[in-house]
Amino acid sequence: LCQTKEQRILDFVLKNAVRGDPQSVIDNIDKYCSQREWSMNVGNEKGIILDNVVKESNPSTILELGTYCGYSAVRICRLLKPGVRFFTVEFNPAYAAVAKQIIEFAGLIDKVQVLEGSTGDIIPQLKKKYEVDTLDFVFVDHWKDKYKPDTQLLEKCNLLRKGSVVLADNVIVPGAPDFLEYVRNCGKYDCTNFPSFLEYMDEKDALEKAVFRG
Ligand SMILES: Oc1cc(-c2ccc(F)cc2)cc2nccnc12
Ligand SMILES: [Mg+2]
Repeated sequence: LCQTKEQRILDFVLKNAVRGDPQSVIDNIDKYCSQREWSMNVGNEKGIILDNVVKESNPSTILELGTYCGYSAVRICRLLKPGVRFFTVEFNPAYAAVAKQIIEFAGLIDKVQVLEGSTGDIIPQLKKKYEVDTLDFVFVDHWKDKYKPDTQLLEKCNLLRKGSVVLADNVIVPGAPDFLEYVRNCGKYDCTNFPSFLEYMDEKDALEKAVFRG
């Protein structure tokens, strides 16, 4: 009955992972996507870099652009202290439905708000509708052509403060050259590149960390 790849991933997690155990959810998604069907989760190699950047930032308010199946939401939220708020934006309703079930199964749904819609519509609502002051951490992992405009929109909406961390996936594959040029040259960010590999493949990819100077 699982018609979509995302439903098959969910089914594999529900069958093989341990309810309430985020690490087992992460491990089983990685197992399925490396052995059966490739999918665009950040994966374990880049995931370890993501873990380390999250740990050193110790964020209280986090925004993710691009939920997909919820793999990175589970990855990030498993590291957070109680009481933090994690907002994740997903444009595709079928992806959002799978992500909610995976996040719930991992036992993390109380920390997470899955916001369905376009980032261009939702980012301007964060302050008033979702009572966000500023964001401590942003994980950018949606459509590469939206990386730069959405980063500029975060600035325009005064959602970034001195030290806010913007971490972007896929800056080599599929690549976000205009975003890289912007954050590295506009003078508002301190940037660090973290070379790694495309999820479940041997191809080179990288994460870019851009810390807002305020
Ligand atoms: O991590 C990712 C990988 C890819 C992707 C697709 C096809 C390839 F051939 C290579 C890489 C697309 C993505 N879109 C949105 C968010 N993350 C993505
Ligand atoms: Mg990605």
